[in-house]
Amino acid sequence: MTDARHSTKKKELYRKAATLIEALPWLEQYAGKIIVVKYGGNAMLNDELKQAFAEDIVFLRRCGVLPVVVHGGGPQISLMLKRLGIESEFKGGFRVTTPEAMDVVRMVLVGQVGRELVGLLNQHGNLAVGLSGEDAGLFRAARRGVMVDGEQVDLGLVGDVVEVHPEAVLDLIQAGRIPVIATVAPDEAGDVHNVNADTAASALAVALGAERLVVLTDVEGVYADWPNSTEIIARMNSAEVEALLPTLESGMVPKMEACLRAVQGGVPRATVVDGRAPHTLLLEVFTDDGVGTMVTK
Ligand SMILES: Nc1ncnc2c1ncn2[C@@H]1O[C@H](COP(=O)(O)OP(=O)(O)O)[C@@H](O)[C@H]1O
Ligand SMILES: CC(=O)N[C@@H](CCC(=O)OP(=O)(O)O)C(=O)O
Repeated sequence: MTDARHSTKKKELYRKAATLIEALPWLEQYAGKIIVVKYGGNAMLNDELKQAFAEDIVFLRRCGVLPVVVHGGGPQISLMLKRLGIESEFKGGFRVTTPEAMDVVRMVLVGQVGRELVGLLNQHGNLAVGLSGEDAGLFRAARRGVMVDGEQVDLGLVGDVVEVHPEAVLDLIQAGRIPVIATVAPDEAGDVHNVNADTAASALAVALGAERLVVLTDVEGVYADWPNSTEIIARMNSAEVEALLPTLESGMVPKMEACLRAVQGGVPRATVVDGRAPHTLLLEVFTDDGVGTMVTK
């Protein structure tokens, strides 16, 4: 090997070691702590990304962190509704959900997306167990509407989370497992509702006393002036989120509402990061320079 190549190789090895060492304080901080990771359907773009996500989650667990996965599946639901010829529309970032659409939402989230993620995670040591908001009474939903242009809009069978009974999730965590949660949930009468996955992840993070909520999506973070500019807001406090909320559109509405509720409920940090690049989750958790938008109280 020439001297120049030897020196380049040495530098590369040093860089790798430096990255590992940079993780040390974060490993110490998060060992034994719960991190709720919301995996959005828009960040499940291809097999490579889904595989990298599974590796990151199992890596966290093997490092002694306690990850809990709450998954979405909006695009996957839309595709199935289209295939079945069922119309669906979004209002204020939420899917208007008829009883017919609700059957499809439940089938896709629980039976398709959840199963696929559990399968991918279990290629690395059989730690993952899937649940939905219906299992062991995890979530109780209550029908919600949404304000659009100052008017209250009915969304059909769309729920907000009004109660969380996290015992089954805690049992799994205690047993060393990785809970993977689909966000459909019954109301008091037992009628199953469609709960936005950001909303559910936030409620669960609060109930579990999580150290962090990390939301993986298909943008780099919250854009200050979306869609006119791609300048990300790196940090926000809850007052700033409250002020921004009425100006937000589409999927960012439930996402920022979820981050706000999480920090108001005692979760120290809620972060929105770009899930379109592999291993963003590990970089976010284990390096000094966070990525995306971080919300604190
Ligand atoms: N201010 C904003 N900053 C970033 N994205 C925004 C903003 N306002 C609206 N959006 C939209 O929100 C989307 C993310 O929400 P969503 O599509 O529900 O993703 P996910 O499936 O990950 O939950 C972005 O792709 C973008 O189109
Ligand atoms: C009420 C509502 O809108 N529910 C969402 C549930 C899935 C979800 O939240 O998926 P993402 O995280 O991929 O957006 C829906 O039907 O699309």
